Amino acid sequence: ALLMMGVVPAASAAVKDAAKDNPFVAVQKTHFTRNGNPYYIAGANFWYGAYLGANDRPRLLKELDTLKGLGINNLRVLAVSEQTDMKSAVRPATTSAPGQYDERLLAGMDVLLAEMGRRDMTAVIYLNNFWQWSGGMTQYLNWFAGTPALDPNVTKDYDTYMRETARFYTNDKAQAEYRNVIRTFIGRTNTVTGKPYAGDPVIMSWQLANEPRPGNAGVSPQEKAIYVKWIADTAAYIRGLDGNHLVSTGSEGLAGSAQDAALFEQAHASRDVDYLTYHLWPKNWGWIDSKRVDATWSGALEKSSHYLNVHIDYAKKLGKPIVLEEFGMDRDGASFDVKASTTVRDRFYKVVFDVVVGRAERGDPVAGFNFWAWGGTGRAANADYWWKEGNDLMGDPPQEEQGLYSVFDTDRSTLALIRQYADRLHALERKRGQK
Ligand SMILES: O=C1NC[C@H](CO)[C@@H](O)[C@@H]1O
Repeated sequence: ALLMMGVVPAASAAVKDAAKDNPFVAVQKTHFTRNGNPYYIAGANFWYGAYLGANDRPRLLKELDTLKGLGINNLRVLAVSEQTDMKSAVRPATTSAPGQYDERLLAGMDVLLAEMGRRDMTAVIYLNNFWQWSGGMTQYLNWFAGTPALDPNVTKDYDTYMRETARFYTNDKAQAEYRNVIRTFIGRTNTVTGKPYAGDPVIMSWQLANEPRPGNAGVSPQEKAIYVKWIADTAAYIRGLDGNHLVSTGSEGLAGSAQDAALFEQAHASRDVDYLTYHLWPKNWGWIDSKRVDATWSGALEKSSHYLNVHIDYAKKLGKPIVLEEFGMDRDGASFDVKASTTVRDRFYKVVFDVVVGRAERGDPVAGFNFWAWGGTGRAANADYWWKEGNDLMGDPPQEEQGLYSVFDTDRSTLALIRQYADRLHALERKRGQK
């Protein structure tokens, strides 16, 4: 079918590197390898890791040790943020203006990577953001197209936001600055370890952006083609800078592809996109009502199970691994309070883990998970649970209530589930490694 669509799933360029002595995560058919052995991702989202590296090293070490203790071996982190007027964006930002990068915040990533290396962890680093909470593509357009950076949390108009943000892909000046950032970041030498980023096996994958979308639900065939081309061109550009590391898109799957399976497959068929990614958000997508769980759970379960499985089938068709690199559920009763129970979240995490780990154990191309997101010792500072500059950073970026999806160090039942399934993936790694 893919061939008829003119989509020829080329083997990943990194597949050659699955040799015994290759310390970098590589792709061998539909699985990851590292040092020539099978490698699975038991991961967390930790978008603010470099911020802690720059501003709160003692907390960073504590969070990394707790995560290591849970069996977490991979962290998905934000590379850089862009200074913006949008209210619900993190401050301070790495990039204050085009070409002006804050060396102190960049050095935060050096500390994060050095400390992750000490704990045998690998990093997925996203180089941009489709959403407003780190400035992202919208801020690039404010710089280069002069369009106002409108925070969808303020306008409440996500449709317009998504349609306008996708203009990033065809704005040549924005693309030039984006490539400046890519080149600067990938070309960096770690000031802690002395290692060039492009030669550091702690990094697993360069990711084009967090949740890049082709536009809104009404996206045209032309805009879809622009999106596919942007992915292929940017992935090729990154490959040209760095032949050691994997490249990924940061896609949510169908939800981030206008529900168009052909688009999702075309976007991931590029030879320079080494594996597929997808995200699962029942609450964000209106599949569950946290205040009416009894009435909405079975529908959410059915849709989630289908979403979890169908994307693994797309990966099978493309012959590439896939990682479920985001999933989450709020606390009981839609509470943001760290003291609120997490019965529904735990039930949802178990559903996700049973599919992802179960299908990995059956040899399917799912390479692991990253839950969204690690809150650790972070705590909300304000009665309204909104973030203000100087407050603790946690799993929920500033555009969401602080406590919405974060998994905190005191969420014992959730931590036990994460530990249990991380252990199962590591056991699978050892078992496959012995063949
Ligand atoms: O990448 C993302 N996906 C979903 C998260 C929770 O809503 C959100 O915070 C983030 O922008």
